Amino acid sequence: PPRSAPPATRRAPPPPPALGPRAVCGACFCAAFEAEVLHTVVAGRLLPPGAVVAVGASGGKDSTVLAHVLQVLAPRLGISLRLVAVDEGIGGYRDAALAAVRRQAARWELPLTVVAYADLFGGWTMDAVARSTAGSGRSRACCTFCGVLRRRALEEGARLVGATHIVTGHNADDMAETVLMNFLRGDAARLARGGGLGSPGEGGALPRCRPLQLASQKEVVLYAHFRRLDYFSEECVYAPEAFRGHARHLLKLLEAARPSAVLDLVHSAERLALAPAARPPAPGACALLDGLNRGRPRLAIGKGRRGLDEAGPPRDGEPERAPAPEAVPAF
Ligand SMILES: Nc1ncnc2c1ncn2[C@@H]1O[C@H](COP(=O)(O)OP(=O)(O)OP(=O)(O)O)[C@@H](O)[C@H]1O
Repeated sequence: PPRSAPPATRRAPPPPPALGPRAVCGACFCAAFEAEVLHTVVAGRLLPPGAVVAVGASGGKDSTVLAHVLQVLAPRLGISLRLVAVDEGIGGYRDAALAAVRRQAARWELPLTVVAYADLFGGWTMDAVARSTAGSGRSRACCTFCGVLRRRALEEGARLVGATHIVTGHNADDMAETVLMNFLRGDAARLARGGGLGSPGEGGALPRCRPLQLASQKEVVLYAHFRRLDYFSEECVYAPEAFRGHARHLLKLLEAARPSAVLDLVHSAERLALAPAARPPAPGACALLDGLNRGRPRLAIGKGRRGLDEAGPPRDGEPERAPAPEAVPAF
């Protein structure tokens, strides 16, 4: 005879509810968040006392939170802050974001400097780059160009204001997406450079760090919410084209299966190290601008494509050349 189901009391008990984070009020959450950032900065020796720190201010939530937290911590760290915003020349996006940065600077009484691609890069704006890389409309390559040029622009802006260090608002989710993207593209150069909380300033560049790199996106949003921070929350008009969107989607799936996936990826990148000789150079701003000025913008990006150097792109029949070594500090 079929065996009857065991009585309910004999069934294996359901697994205990996962031990979630301790519930805390908004004030305690913010205090804990600030303490964690302080710990990241002090333990990592990211910003020494006396540092003049240029905060890359995009108007978005991460850099808004970063600037605010660093302002709270500045007396304890013994640092002073300058906001540096880059105007990439993206119609319908950057002007509104810059307006948010201006409001922040006024509210927090922090000096703000705005540097523009058009002034730094011979008239090139991101909209012009997008037209050039795609022929018409928007292009997937846009974000690659923008990332390299922005890094250069931030360096220029930071030097302009006499900064000794640069900080950006990248959070743990941003970093995990970047690690995934670099793996998926087999981009050993960026994988090798991407780990750690920042770079000490190779090749004469200013030291850079990401004090929010161990904070999740959710924590950043919560902090902004509890501190009632005013930030610009729209996505860049070129973002829907970017490969990053796929990495973000994949990361969400991974996180659903393994909640620690984001921080695991961040820590994986920290532990990754390639021998210096195995590091292919990443394209720098000069190589990208050279490609744009020659009307061959895609040459300087991408693995396996023909690189640019002083002698110009390879001609038919010539062997493939690696991209030119960076003429600017490592990005
Ligand atoms: N236009 C800009 N000017 C100055 N710094 C910038 C600019 N865009 C980005 N950054 C810096 O790089 C970090 C990461 O860039 P990302 O593209 O994720 O910025 P975002 O999404 O526009 O804004 P945020 O990251 O501040 O929420 C920012 O947190 C900021 O510190």
